[in-house]
Amino acid sequence: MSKQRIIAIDGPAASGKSTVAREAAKRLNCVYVDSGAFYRGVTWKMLREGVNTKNPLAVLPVLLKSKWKFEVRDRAVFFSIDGVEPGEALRDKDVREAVSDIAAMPAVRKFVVSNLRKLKKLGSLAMEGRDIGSVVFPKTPYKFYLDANPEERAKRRHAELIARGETEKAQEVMESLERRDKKDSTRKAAPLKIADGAYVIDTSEYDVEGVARVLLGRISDLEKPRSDKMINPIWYRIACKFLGMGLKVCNNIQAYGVQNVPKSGGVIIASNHASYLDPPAVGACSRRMRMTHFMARDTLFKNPLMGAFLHRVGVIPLDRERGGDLKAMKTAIQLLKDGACVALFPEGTRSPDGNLQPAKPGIGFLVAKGAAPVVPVYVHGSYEAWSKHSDGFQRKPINVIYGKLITQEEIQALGRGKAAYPLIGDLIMQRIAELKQKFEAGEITE
Ligand SMILES: Nc1ncnc2c1ncn2[C@@H]1O[C@H](COP(=O)(O)OP(=O)(O)O)[C@@H](O)[C@H]1O
Ligand SMILES: Nc1ccn([C@H]2C[C@H](O)[C@@H](COP(=O)(O)OP(=O)(O)O)O2)c(=O)n1
Repeated sequence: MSKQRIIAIDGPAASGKSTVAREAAKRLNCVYVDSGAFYRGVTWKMLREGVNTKNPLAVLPVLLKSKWKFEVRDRAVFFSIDGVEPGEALRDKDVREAVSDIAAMPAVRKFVVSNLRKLKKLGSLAMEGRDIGSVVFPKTPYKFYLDANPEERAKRRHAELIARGETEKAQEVMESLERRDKKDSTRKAAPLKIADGAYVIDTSEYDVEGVARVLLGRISDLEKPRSDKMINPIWYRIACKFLGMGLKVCNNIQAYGVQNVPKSGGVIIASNHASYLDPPAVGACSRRMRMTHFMARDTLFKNPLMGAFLHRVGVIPLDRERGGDLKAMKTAIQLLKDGACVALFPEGTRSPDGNLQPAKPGIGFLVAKGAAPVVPVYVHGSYEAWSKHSDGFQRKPINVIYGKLITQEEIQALGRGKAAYPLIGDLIMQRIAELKQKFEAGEITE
């Protein structure tokens, strides 16, 4: 039997979730689950029973009394409630308008999430909704977030309604989508968001086949042997132990908040840079959580012994002369997509005076294309210990402070394409500056 896959597909209304989830189910032999249908099912039942769909106290008793039965037909899950299968009525206008209120009720969510999780016993699933990657199956590696611009989504939904014989105007459909998007993403209970580690696909750019190709390609990439095998774990462990011990003895190195580095999934560690000591300091401190690929200028690889060592510990050579080395960028992006951890120094080079420098433009590109969250890191004291201008190494204390994850959602909120790249770099440097300020004010103690 092939291994069980749980494919989690989230996104706003009419972004193409059902279409691509059905396609994935067909091609990968999974059971398709429309989790929105469950919330619609609850709504349909309440409307049938004449329950006020805005009042959780009225909804809950009726929901708990209802008997749900599930069955798989044509590789999709269907349900009946108290012996009646709602079928097409789930997509009626009254259900459509009331479902966001129902889906915002924590007790309803608890009921639906528990039923969705039970479907795991059916084998591989392609499940779509709003919180599948963030709440229902947060541990699955196959997380996707589909999006499309609001005009495109409204156009698609409008065409769908017209085909069903409804008469809503395009403008009404747009307004209804906007209303629901707002409710779904601002509600307290499991709001729509990009789950950490989710792969974002803008479906406005593709036709259905194109979206399916991107999604299946990503699944196949995830199943390739992990390229963080580029790191030799024995060498990596020895290097971290050795360098970590040296930094402890000479610089009394301390790490704060290292648990902010997620243990799995593609992630970027972005640190300030003032000294040659920064990579070993960050590498040795992060080791508790996971192995990390650093990027370093390719001239360091010229010495054959040094080159062999850097290759073994997974360092990516970077040609700094060619401002924005595309090959190194591509390697780092692939590593991130394969679920590895990549550390980089957004300022590009060591700070000349110990102060934070602006981020280089390539950083935003890498973060946007790698589609991974970022852990901002502030290394304090490395400038004093060994800077560009100091007379060699000094036994000064070094502290490495890991900040809270900058999520893909925050990054996406800065916009798309080239215009967003400098904003992404600025956001990262701003978070590092906040860590610096907090550390210097004595506010970081653990
Ligand atoms: N990539 C795409 N390009 C054009 N139309 C699409 C695409 N994906 C889906 N559609 C159409 O858009 C409508 C909404 O898609 P659907 O999969 O139901 O979205 P969701 O499940 O996210 O609400 C459907 O009519 C579908 O055929
Ligand atoms: N996992 C889910 C799935 C849907 N919902 C909410 C979001 C919507 O308001 C309703 C209906 O979702 P559905 O996916 O059927 O709606 P669309 O087909 O995208 O228009 O349920 C949710 O809160 N969590």
